[in-house]
Amino acid sequence: MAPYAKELRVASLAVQRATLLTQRVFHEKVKGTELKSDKSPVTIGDYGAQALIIAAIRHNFPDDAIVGEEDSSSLQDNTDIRSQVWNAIKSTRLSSESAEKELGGSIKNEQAMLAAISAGSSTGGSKGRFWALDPIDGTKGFLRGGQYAVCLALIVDGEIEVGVLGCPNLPVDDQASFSADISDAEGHQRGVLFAAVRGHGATSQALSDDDLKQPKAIQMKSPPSLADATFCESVEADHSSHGDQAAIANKLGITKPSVRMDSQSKYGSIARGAGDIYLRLPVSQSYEEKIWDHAAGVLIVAEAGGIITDIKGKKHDFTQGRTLKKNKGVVAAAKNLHADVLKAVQEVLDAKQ
Ligand SMILES: Nc1ncnc2c1ncn2[C@@H]1O[C@H](COP(=O)(O)OS(=O)(=O)O)[C@@H](OP(=O)(O)O)[C@H]1O
Ligand SMILES: [Mg+2]
Repeated sequence: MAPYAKELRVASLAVQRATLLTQRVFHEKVKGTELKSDKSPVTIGDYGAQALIIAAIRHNFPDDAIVGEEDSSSLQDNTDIRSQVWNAIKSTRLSSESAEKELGGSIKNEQAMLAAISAGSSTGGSKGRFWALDPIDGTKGFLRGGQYAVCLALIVDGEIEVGVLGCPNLPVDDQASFSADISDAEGHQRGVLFAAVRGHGATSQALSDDDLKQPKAIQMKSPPSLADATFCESVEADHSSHGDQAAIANKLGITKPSVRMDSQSKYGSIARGAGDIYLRLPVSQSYEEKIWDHAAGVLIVAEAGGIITDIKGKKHDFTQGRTLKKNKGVVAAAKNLHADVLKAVQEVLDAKQ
């Protein structure tokens, strides 16, 4: 049996089911947005997806720790939001009964739901197994009907071993043109699940596949030259520096406009060869990137043949707890481009000193 086969299967089905919940919440317009202490939004979709994924992990891997983005403290007193999360969970089931059974079935009651959400409080670290979970990455994208991702990775002794991304608003077709737009002028079927196991490549498949048994291998492309490359970046200007990124693109002779896309959908997109470079340059020196915002995507890009480092050229270090405190930013690119891109990043940042 391939390594981590059960982990990959459970993670893929759990992400598929959680993604379904987020789509239902979006379409039924019961997003129930609150603001967290850092003023970022959290919705019924975030809480529901976290509960469903953690319940599936705890059923299948009861000894594993979980580093999840959300906690249940604000749900303890807010009965309105709590019951809406519970309603969303109750009405979300995979159409395959056997897949539901593999995940351990639904959550039994509201108390079990709160307990599942709270179980994401692990501090991570350098030893043993833990899962890094972002139930909705790009919550702002989710709220505006754009790109977002349900993200789950297994980290063992500091190495990312399994990564899964559910991207409901990206086209299924790996060859579709690279865009964050979902207006569907090209009539694409949407909803893709990216996955990777370390040393065993990366795949994509339709999120709508009943039993998720049709993964196709994906590969980063190597454009003939930097002038032909396409790069992507965050939508939010306070998450990464659009100005520095534009200066780097200019230095590299990149002429195509950047593709701005919310969430780890950027990692999935470059891994399938839709774009060639992802730049995330820090805006603030004090912000520490969260491990759940990167773990799954970093593995998927690396397994698709890309190179991914921080802005100093260092590998991202997932042993440091809930954040990537030893790293700043992201420079991800096709193998033949990474060294030149990194050099330009350093020149632009040095010139600012
Ligand atoms: N200051 C700052 N700098 C860098 N990153 C930050 C910052 N603040 C928040 N975040 C995290 O960014 C996550 C969203 O990822 P993206 O920037 O790729 O998408 S977006 O365009 O902003 O939507 C977003 O993830 P979610 O909270 O899960 O949506 C945040 O964890
Ligand atoms: Mg999130």
